[in-house]
Amino acid sequence: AYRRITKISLSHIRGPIADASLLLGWTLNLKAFTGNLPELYQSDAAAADLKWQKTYGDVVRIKGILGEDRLLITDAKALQYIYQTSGYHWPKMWERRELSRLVTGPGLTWADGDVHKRQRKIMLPGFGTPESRAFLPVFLGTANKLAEKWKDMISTSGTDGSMVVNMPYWLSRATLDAIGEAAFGYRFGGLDDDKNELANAYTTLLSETFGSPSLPAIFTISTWAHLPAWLRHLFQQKSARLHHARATEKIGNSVAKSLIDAKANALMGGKGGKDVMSLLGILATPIYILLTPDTMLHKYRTIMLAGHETTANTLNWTLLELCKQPHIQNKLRAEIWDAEATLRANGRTQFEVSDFENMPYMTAVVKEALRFHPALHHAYRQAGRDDVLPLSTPLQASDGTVVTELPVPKGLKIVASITGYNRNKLVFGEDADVFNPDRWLRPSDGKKQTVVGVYANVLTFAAGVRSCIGWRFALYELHAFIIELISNFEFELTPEAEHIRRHPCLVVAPTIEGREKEGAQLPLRVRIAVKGE
Ligand code: HEM
Repeated sequence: AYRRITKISLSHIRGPIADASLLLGWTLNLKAFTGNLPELYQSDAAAADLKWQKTYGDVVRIKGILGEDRLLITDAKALQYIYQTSGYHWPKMWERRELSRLVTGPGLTWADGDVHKRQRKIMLPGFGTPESRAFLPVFLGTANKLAEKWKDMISTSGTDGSMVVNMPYWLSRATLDAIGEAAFGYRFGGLDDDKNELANAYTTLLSETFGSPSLPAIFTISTWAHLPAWLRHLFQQKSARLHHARATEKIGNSVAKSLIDAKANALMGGKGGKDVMSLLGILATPIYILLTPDTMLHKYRTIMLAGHETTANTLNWTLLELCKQPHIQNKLRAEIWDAEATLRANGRTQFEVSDFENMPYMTAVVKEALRFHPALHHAYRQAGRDDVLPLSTPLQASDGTVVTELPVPKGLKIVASITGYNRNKLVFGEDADVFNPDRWLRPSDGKKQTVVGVYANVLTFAAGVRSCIGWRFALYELHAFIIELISNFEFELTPEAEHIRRHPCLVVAPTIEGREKEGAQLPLRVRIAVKGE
């Protein structure tokens, strides 16, 4: 109570009103204890963010647990300060780290401070530009395998040269195979075997564990930082909602363990591969001896999950947008076919990263998909000290004053809205709410911008010391899949695809309205594209 009364106040910052009545008739109103969090977590991904941003501006005060103030931030300068300037002074929110620990173990996405610095330093050399470029053939190969699979399916059970395909099922398996080969030199076999245990476990992991949290779940997750560790672990072991996460942890650990053993043996025998883990050589150096076996397991599980669900969902949303606007799809296909013809004319068979320079429309589509549909819509941080946030746009406070920079108290929890920033009109223009790849082809207006994100100034891969280490990887993988899929197929909306929900479940997955329990669903009609010579 003393801390609450004496800390820097945010009461003048405007925001939505939360239901504050403690009782509903004779029953306790849980909503009053969870403030605006239900709307934030239960609506379509970022729907609340965009609504509040429109009404209150780029810094919005929302209510968290038991009336505590939090901020939802989409302001470029404030985000740049939090992500880049402050380094480790804005650590991840503890309760969200605990959630990522549940699905990947205490790996890089969980770690903070010095532990994070150490872990990241070990991993980074495997994810540089030359290393990532070298994996393009792996990504093209996996995408081609998926294309061949779909062609077989269409020829055996399609009608009229087409069939309806559930995108998330296949894209998740294909990106899992791609990350397996590139990061570990191992074929998971997700595309070959529909009974693949790991691929099947991942299929509904995120939607079952994180999708549509109930009010008691929101309350528990937001307060478990205050529980003693034994009670928290007991809850996590017993919770029915976490059953799938526990089962996947077992499968993930056993797959990761066999990969590590095989890799360590190969490296010790002088047979390193070209995958990230071989490049890092951790398993053949004294560092490995210093790391506990568990630390290696968590590194593997982090890459396995972070490296495939994100890319798969970005592809899901890209294909949906290309179906909604067929003229974009056709223009993209024409560019790809032209580039393929040039490749053949030069006596080559496979694209290299340098060829992408001659495919500006494809790069524009990738940038726009990353901007419009970030695979993660929120990031959660907490002020490690009393601080002052700089602002790009002055804020109109509720007492009529104008705020040009914002003092905030230590411990303040913030939601960095990745979607909100990516739709910020000051950064991306008045048409920021429209999916339009052409924006990336317009000449620059010469205005100096506050640069926040690591790529194209979108926040999709986060920024600063905690930015995505796999962003170059993801970029080349996205290009590879788009080339193979758009070159070989035409994609069309199905009646069910008209009712797709942006389902928040750690990542943003497509689900069909009212059928969220079935997990990620995006049925699109896939037709073999016929090239006119
Ligand atoms: C389109 C694809 C991807 C998107 C949108 C994406 C997005 C992100 C974001 C937003 C973060 C920061 C999360 C936070 O602050 O809580 C992150 C972190 C991370 N990503 Fe990615 N990612 C993608 C692909 C990948 C790939 C392919 C890999 C690995 C091969 C990867 C590995 C990681 C790791 C290990 C971290 C933790 C970094 C750290 O905390 O230092 N990601 N990613």
